[in-house]
This record gives sequence, structure tokens and C-alpha cells, in this order.
Amino acid sequence: MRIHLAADHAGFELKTVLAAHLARAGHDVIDHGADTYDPDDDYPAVCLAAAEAVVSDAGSLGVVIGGSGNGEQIAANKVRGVRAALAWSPATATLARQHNDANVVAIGARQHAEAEAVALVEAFLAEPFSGDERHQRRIEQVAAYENPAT
Ligand SMILES: O=C[C@H](O)[C@H](O)[C@H](O)COP(=O)(O)O
Repeated sequence: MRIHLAADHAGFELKTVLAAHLARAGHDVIDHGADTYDPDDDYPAVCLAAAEAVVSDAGSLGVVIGGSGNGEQIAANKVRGVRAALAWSPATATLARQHNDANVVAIGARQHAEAEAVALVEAFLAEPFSGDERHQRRIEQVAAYENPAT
């Protein structure tokens, strides 16, 4: 699977670890930055880039990382077609795919030990969307708000 990654300074170290981990697991990892550690950098541009890449790359998923994951999730969700979920436990990571067909997961690198954060991403990537009618219906209701002309 192709995975689009992005992180600000707070998620930079975890992004480096994740990129290597996911590549070892056979994923095609595309890193949208930050390219270097800068303690004063900002998350929006890199998260928006990763989110846009997910939308234009069918079947791919995205991972955006910051200190809390909150701003990263907010930024990613500004991109039309993105359903970004903040995963903070194995259940929220899994449910993001199962119930919400989330195509981007946001992770707060300062909220988890490294192994825990990696496990959240793995849980997210491994879980398929259930396809259940009730979940599809709700996703379509949000999409209709996002795309009023359709
Ligand atoms: O929601 C935003 C993210 O958690 C940022 O990574 C965080 O706000 C960065 O904090 P600071 O600039 O204090 O390192």
C-alpha cells in the first residue's frame, strides 16, 4: 500500500521511525515533509500536501503526525475528500477505518511511546472499511455537505 506521511517538528522523529518501519513492511512510503528537523516549523503545509496526495492517489492512506495530532487532523480535513481521524488508542485507530473509512490518521507523537504510536498506525492500516450500510450512509451525508452540488 502507498502511505503518504507528514509531520511537523513534534512528529519528526516518529515520522522517521515510521517511514523506515512501513518501508520494511513492504509499503510504498512517500514523505511529504518536514524534510529536516526545525523546532519552529508549522504543520499545515506538510499535512495539506499529504492529504492532497491521498485524495489524488486512489487506494492510498495518509499518516499525519504532530505533538497532539489535533492540528494535523484539522488541516488534513480541510482537503476535500479527506476523512482524517485522530487515533489515540487501538480501538480508535481500528474504528476510524471500520466505521468511518478514514483515509488519513492523525497521531500525537507526544502522547504515546514510540512503539505504541507505531502500533496505532499499524492497526489503522490493517483494518478495512466494514462497508456496512449505516456507516456508508453517514459518510455520504458528510460528503454531501462537503460537495453541495453533487
Ligand atoms: O496541533 C498541533 C500539534 O500538536 C503541534 O505539533 C504542536 O502544537 C506543536 O507545538 P510546539 O510548537 O509548542 O512545539
